[in-house]
Amino acid sequence: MTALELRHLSVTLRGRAVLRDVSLRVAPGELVGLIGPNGAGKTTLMRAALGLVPFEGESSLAAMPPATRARTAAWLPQAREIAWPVTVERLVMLGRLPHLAAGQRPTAQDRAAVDAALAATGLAQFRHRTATRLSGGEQARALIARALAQEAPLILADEPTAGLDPAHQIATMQRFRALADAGRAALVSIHDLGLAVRHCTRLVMLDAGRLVADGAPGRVMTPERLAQVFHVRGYFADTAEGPVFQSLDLLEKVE
Ligand SMILES: Nc1ncnc2c1ncn2[C@@H]1O[C@H](COP(=O)(O)OP(=O)(O)OP(=O)(O)O)[C@@H](O)[C@H]1O
Repeated sequence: MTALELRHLSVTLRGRAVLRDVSLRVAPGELVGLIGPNGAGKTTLMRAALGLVPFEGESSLAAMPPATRARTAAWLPQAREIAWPVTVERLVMLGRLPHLAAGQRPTAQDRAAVDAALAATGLAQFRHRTATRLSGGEQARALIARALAQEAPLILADEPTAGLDPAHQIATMQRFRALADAGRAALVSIHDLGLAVRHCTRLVMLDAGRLVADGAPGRVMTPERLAQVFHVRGYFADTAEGPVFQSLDLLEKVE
């Protein structure tokens, strides 16, 4: 079974090839970390997969009718700003829209999904607070809660841990991993390579729009790739608690 299949995906923006011939499959049970330096094409890959930017090639998700796609995949974009002064609870309930007919009131099941998402993101005590009055990290968690409330079989999240404190970074990755362990699938872009190595079941590395490695975290994250792609040196260890990685030094000046 496949949750997402991309075949020979290429994207050209303003005449520049920003994604080149990327093929990728995500299966139920996988938490796939999309890693790569700034500008590597991580956001573009996810946006193309969703059909939000024109692309060449095939995406199983973009090929779906919009209503089916909305029930199949939850999307957490990179921008975390909340523009509307609605309560946190209402914001998270927006994640249930794909399940509601036009004008239909939320059911007990919808409310239960919202409660679970608020609890999972540690926001239950803020449910009646206006979302624009949350801190930056709390707003980020409210948007994660909205994506979780959608209860889609696949979640695509662009840097879901950005701006979160360490406890909430870990909680977010553990939540995605729990979804995967329960048979759903997640594709998350992530800059924290330590978190990626520790929590993802698989890593996909992009560099300059190309897929350069795909596999188990320990196989993808090698000192050689770290040097070639990220221009850093790192510390790797296989511990009783699982793989550990920490970036240490720059290998050369990054422009
Ligand atoms: N609308 C656009 N027009 C032209 N170029 C764009 C556009 N959007 C993105 N790009 C370029 O495409 C490349 C890939 O961008 P993308 O946002 O996918 O990278 P990323 O890996 O997500 O980066 P980051 O880690 O910085 O978020 C970058 O070089 C970027 O400048």
